[in-house]
Amino acid sequence: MTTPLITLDHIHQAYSGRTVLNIESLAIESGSIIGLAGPNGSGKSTLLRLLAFLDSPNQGTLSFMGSPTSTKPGAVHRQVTLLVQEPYLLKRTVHANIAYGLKVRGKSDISTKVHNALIEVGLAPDLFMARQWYELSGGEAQRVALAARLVLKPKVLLMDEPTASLDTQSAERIRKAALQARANNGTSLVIASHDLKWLEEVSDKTIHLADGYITAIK
Ligand SMILES: Nc1ncnc2c1ncn2[C@@H]1O[C@H](COP(=O)(O)OP(=O)(O)OP(=O)(O)O)[C@@H](O)[C@H]1O
Repeated sequence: MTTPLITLDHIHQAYSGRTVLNIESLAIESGSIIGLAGPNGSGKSTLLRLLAFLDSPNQGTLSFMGSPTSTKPGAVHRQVTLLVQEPYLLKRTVHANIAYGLKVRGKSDISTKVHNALIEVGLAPDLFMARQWYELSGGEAQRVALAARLVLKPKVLLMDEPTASLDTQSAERIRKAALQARANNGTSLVIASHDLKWLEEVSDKTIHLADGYITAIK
């Protein structure tokens, strides 16, 4: 049996003594697309922050590729990226935003990669490449932020409400981009969403959370 990409063992998160996440055991397989569903405050974002290494577990063990995340160097952290609900863009053009991570990593063919990443998220490169960050709608800005992450081909892409400000057609584009990232780069995805229909269409499995507990995996 292969080692799961991520395992959670007796994870307990609390804020000011109040339990917000309590997961006895969970394994996320490499190359899977996992949905996170649940009402407001059920712990979806808390779980994503743990998976993104932004928070450490108060109790329990979170393991990445077989060893506890507490022992992982920065290089491992960089394989995991989180797209938050209201992503931050650099106060520069769309091109500069998507090119940034590629430049930091010393990649070549940057313009071609930026062009392809825009197509992947359904934004016409000719129209959007040179736009400034303030010339974008909320949904467009979110897709630029997604393109900036997809272009880096992360091992794990975590997304918090990626379709919240998108119309049906754009949400469908995001679904295709997620599937394409897995097919082309082996990216594993964990996606939190209130749009259960969309979530079930994109995910292999959907984890249902309520008050910090897993109530169902379907
Ligand atoms: N920094 C914090 N300090 C105190 N409580 C927090 C903090 N962050 C989250 N919480 C609480 O933890 C619980 C879980 O929040 P979380 O953001 O994980 O829920 P969620 O399922 O993502 O909700 P939503 O669907 O509204 O985004 C909530 O009760 C929230 O109030």
